[in-house]
Amino acid sequence: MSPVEWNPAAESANTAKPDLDSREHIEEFVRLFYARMLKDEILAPIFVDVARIDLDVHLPHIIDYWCKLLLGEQDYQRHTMNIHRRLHARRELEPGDFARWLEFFTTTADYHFAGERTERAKRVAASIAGNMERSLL
Ligand code: HEM
Repeated sequence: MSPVEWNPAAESANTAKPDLDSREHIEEFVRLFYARMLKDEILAPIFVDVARIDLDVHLPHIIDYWCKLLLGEQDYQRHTMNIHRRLHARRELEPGDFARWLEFFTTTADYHFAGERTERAKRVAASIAGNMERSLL
């Protein structure tokens, strides 16, 4: 089949993408997002060598953070900006790092999820990344 022909299977697969509308879907998204970032030659060392994150501790924080922003849950009560300020003092974060972080966030979201909350997640991520970059750099 040529790529320009209508492909009902692909179309229905597309509409079957879940939205980021539950903790379960947000958890899946965060795992996919981190799997992508931790394979990246620029971003992975920031998490692994500089911050030395323990995924079993870090990922639940990230999941709680996005459940707060997208679902209004209140489990996340930490100061994200101070955490990145301390990180920036150890390994200067650059404009290219923010662009890369946001690209992985957006492409992971678009590839696996769709809907109103997914759109909101991308808008919120872009806005916070922009604020963080302006405030740190
Ligand atoms: C250049 C882009 C970014 C890089 C390289 C980066 C990297 C990191 C690293 C290494 C940590 C772990 C720090 C530590 O535990 O000491 C962290 C934590 C975190 N980041 Fe980022 N980050 C970036 C942008 C963002 C943005 C834009 C957001 C939000 C939209 C975000 C949300 C978070 C959250 C919620 C935590 C968890 C903090 C906690 O432990 O409670 N990050 N980030």
